[in-house]
Amino acid sequence: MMRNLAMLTDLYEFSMAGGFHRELPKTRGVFDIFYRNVPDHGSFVVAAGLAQVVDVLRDFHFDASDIAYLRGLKLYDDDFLAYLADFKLDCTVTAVAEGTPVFPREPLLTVEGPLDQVQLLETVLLNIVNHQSLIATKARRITFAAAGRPVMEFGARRAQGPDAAIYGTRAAIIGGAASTSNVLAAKAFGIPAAGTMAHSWVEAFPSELAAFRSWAKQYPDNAALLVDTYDVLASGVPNAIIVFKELLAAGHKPVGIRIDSGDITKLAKLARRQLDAAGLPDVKITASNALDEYVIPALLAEGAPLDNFGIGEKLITSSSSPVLSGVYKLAATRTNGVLKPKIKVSASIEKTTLPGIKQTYRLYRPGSCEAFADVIALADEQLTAPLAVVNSNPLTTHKRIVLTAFDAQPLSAPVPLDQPAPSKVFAIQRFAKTKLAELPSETQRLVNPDTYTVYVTQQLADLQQQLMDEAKRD
Ligand SMILES: Nc1ncnc2c1ncn2[C@@H]1O[C@H](COP(=O)(O)OP(=O)(O)OP(=O)(O)O)[C@@H](O)[C@H]1O
Ligand SMILES: O=P(O)(O)OC[C@H]1O[C@H](OP(=O)(O)OP(=O)(O)O)[C@H](O)[C@@H]1O
Ligand SMILES: O=C(O)c1cccnc1
Repeated sequence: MMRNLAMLTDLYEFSMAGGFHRELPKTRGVFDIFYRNVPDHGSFVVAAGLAQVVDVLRDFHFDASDIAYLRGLKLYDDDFLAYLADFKLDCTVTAVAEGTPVFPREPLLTVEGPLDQVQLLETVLLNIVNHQSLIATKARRITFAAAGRPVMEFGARRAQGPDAAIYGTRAAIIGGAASTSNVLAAKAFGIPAAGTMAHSWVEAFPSELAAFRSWAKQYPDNAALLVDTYDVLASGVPNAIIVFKELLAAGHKPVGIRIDSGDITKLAKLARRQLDAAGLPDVKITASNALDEYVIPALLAEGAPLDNFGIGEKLITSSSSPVLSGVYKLAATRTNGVLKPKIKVSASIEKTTLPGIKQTYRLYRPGSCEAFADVIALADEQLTAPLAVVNSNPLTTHKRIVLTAFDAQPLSAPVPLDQPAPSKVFAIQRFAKTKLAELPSETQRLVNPDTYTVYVTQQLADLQQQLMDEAKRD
C-alpha cells in the first residue's frame, strides 16, 4: 500500500546526512518522537501510524532517478551519493503500540541507527505519526461524545488530499469510528464500507417519492433515505414511510433515514414520532452536517433520538485543532559502543529535552487496571518501590515524590522491521479502548480534562540537570 517515501524529507536532512556521513561515520544517533501540546486542549494523544512507519522503513531506498536528481543539486559528493544509491537501512525502532494513549513528553517512537540514516528519517516519520495520531485523537473525542452510537467516517471529500483521506480514515477507525464511506480506505484496511445517498439522487427524479422508490428498488435491503432535500417533516419522512411500508410488504427490512440540515434535534424528534406512529420503530435515524464532539453532546442533551452519525470535515481535518506538533529530538549518540546522552536546552524550560535512552511506564494501583500516573525512566533503570520521581512538567512545582506502591508496565517495545507491523485496525481500536478504560475518567472528558501526572525518575531528572549545567559551562 505504501510507496517508497525515502525522498519525502526536507533538504536540510540530506545536507546534514551528507555531513554526518563524512564527519561522524562511526557515530550512531538515538532520536525520540514526542509532543508537547495536546490538540483541542485534551489531556492525551492516541498514538497511530506505526504500521505505515514500518512499511516505509522496510522499503527505504533511492532509485536511479532519485540519485540523478540529488546529483543535480550539486550539493553532495560522489561518495555520499554512492552510499544513498546502495542504501541499507541499519536502524532499530522502539515504539508504543498503535492505539496507546500517550501524554506530553513521552516518547511515542525511538529510532537508533547511523547518524546519517536517522537524521534522514525525521521528516517522513513525523509526517506519518503526527497526522495519524492527530486524527485518531480527534476520532477518540468524537466517538466519546457519540457515547456508543456508531460513527461513520464521511470525510474523503473534505480531507486535505488523497493521503489525508486514506490514512485519516485508518486513524479514525483506530480512534473509534465504526465504518467509512471511503471505498479505497475500506478496501485497503478491511473497514466496513457504509453510506446512504446524496441530494443529487433525490433532485434527479421527478419527485422525492419517485427517487425513494427507485432507491428501494435498487437496494431493497440497504435503503437509507436522505429526507432533507425539500422538507424533512412535510415530505421527506412521509415519503420515506410510504417506501418503507412497501419494502416491508415485499419482505425487506428498511434501514433508516438521514437528516443533513436544520435543527437536528427538533427534526429528529418529530421524525421519530412519525416513524413510530407508522409502526416503524426499528428504522434508524442518522444525523450529519458539520458534526463534531461539541455539537453531538448538545444534540444528545436535548434528547435527540439519533442512532448513528455521519462525520466528515471536522473529523478528517481535525479542523478545530489541525496540528499535532510532535517533534524528533536527538536523545543520545553512540560511538564505538559508548553511549552519550544528549540534550537540547531551551530558554523556555518546558522545551528542554529529556536526554538518554528512555522507557515510559504506566503505573497502576497494585493488583488493578487503574492507571494513576506514568513515569519516564532511563531504559536501564529498575522500576521498584520506593521510587523517587519528579513531575515531568517543569511548569508545575518541582517537588520530589517517593512512590511506594505501584505496578509498572512499560509502554514501548522493540518493533521488528523484518515483517509488517500488526495493522488490523479493529484490533488496534479494541486495544485503544482497553488502554483508555485504564485511565481516570476525569482525564478523558472533552472539556477541561484533569491533567494526568507524568513523572520522570529522579535519576533522569538528575541527568537532565547535569547536562544543562554542562551546556551552561561550555
Ligand atoms: N439542535 C442543535 N444544536 C446545536 N447545533 C445544531 C443543532 N442542530 C444542528 N446543529 C448544527 O448547527 C449547524 C447548522 O449548520 P448550517 O448553518 O449549515 O445550517 P443548515 O440548516 O445545515 O444549512 P444548509 O442547508 O446550508 O446545510 C451544523 O453544524 C449542525 O450540525
Ligand atoms: O458535514 P460533514 O461532517 O463534512 O459530513 C459530510 C457531508 O458531506 C455531504 O454533504 P455535501 O454537501 O458534500 O453533499 P450532499 O449533501 O449532496 O450529500 C453530506 O451530506 C454531509 O453533509
Ligand atoms: O453516504 C453518505 O451518506 C455520505 C457519504 C459521504 C459524504 N456524505 C454523506
